[in-house]
Amino acid sequence: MSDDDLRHAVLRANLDCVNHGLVVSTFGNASGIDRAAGRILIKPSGVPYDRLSAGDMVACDLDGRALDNRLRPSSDLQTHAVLYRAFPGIGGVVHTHSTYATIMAQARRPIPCLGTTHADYFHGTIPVTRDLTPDEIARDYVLMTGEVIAETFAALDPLAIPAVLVAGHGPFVWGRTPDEAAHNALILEEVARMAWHCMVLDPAPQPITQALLDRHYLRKHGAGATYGQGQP
Ligand SMILES: O=C(CO)[C@@H](O)[C@@H](O)COP(=O)(O)O
Repeated sequence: MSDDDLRHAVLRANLDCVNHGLVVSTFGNASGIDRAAGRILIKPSGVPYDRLSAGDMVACDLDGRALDNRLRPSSDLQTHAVLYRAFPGIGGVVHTHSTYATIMAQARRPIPCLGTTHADYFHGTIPVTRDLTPDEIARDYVLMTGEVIAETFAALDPLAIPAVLVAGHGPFVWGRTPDEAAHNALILEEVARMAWHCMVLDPAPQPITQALLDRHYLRKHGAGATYGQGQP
């Protein structure tokens, strides 16, 4: 993908989050990576979405250093950079404060797979991170947010479960491209909304069986997929 194509993809991912109601005010950010060039492109910090252009996306290296100083990169840049380093298969990262996913993150409630809507996109429970320690917050809050996500995925496949709920904060979601990351953020919000309503009816709802989870997830993802990858 050319630099210009990636800039437009990152802009599109940011605007999709706003247009789908996942982001209000300047909360949230989306980025993409050109791994061959060692460059991350990310939304600038605090710029109103209706004024963003593709040229405003800030180029950074994989250590999270801005490569130009026209605009400040998103304040969450270091979290994105840790995720790109920890998860080599991903090409886009999105952070939102979408309502239901953030409620779950604030309540520290993982989202179990309660139905096939979830299973079409997430091959298991969407986890919640542990809380950062006061020392970690003081040392480097944004970097440690990425580290605690990577820690949460030590035994999980980040491409099979492309989302996490950061305790007391909100969701981070990723995908093979910025567009896919934004789409996964939309589905996460829908899944979180349905799970929240299930939990109102039953505080400990029953997850679907592993067989049904596998049936739905694996027919759309992975080598044996018989339907479009992630496109139910
Ligand atoms: O997590 C938060 C706020 O809690 C951020 O997403 C939000 O401030 C967006 O910051 P940026 O405009 O990307 O610097």
